[in-house]
Amino acid sequence: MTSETRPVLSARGLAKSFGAVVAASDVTIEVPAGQKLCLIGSNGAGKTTFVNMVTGYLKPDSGAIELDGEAITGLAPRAIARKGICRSFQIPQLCIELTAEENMLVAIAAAEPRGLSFWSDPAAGGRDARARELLDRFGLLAMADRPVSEMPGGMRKLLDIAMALARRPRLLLLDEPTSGVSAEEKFPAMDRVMEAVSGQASTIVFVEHDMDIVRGYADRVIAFYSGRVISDGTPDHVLSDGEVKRYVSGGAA
Ligand SMILES: Nc1ncnc2c1ncn2[C@@H]1O[C@H](COP(=O)(O)OP(=O)(O)OP(=O)(O)O)[C@@H](O)[C@H]1O
Repeated sequence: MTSETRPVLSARGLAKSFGAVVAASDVTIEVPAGQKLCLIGSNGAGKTTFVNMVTGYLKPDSGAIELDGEAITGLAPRAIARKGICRSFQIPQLCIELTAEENMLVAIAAAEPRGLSFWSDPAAGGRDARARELLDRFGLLAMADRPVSEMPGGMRKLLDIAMALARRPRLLLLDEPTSGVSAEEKFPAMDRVMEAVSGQASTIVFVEHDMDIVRGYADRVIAFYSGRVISDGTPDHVLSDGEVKRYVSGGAA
């Protein structure tokens, strides 16, 4: 397979159980470069388990994961991030006592080969300019000097995603980027995210519950139910699938 035809992400036959709970059963997903893939499924269907296995937060019981043809199965989260898969979280992982810019500086410094050192100034070496550029791309510059504890939930989500971009990832995984964001802010927030990542990490896998967002931003949708993939295709195809209506969208699609 050439580098042009090889998928960015290849996950084959992934399985994961927690005691009697099967969170992933023979999950096979390949993501080509440039795709915006959305994972849908009711609560407990296995979406986050998939994201956690790909990003190293969970080790699959069996199966194989490759990034650009290189095996990454079972590597630690930091090693996988270094190889080019970065993520945001359902609940943003931020230091709430620090300002937005300080959080961004820590993410940028941590992404460098030498990592973050206690003795070095995180703002040195042009990191401050890059931090402000990333904050600006997400419309967060006015918040740069505010502690995260004073930022509304939607802005924290955007900051968490901006921090995931600090490494210039090959593949970006976003776990529920619009959860906790008000109904009016969801579309503007997704517009910001898609615009900010375009040209940088154009291959995106995102988990989403809002079917309007799914329709508006995904090229392809995969529906999970009980740890299995039950439908895979275009948004129209998947959202009109009878099983998906029954188990995922409650007939709302
Ligand atoms: N660390 C864990 N320990 C025990 N059970 C877990 C763990 N993580 C996930 N599970 C279980 O695995 C199943 C799949 O969970 P997962 O979080 O992947 O679902 P999800 O589709 O992301 O759901 P949600 O939309 O609610 O986030 C659920 O039954 C969940 O309770």
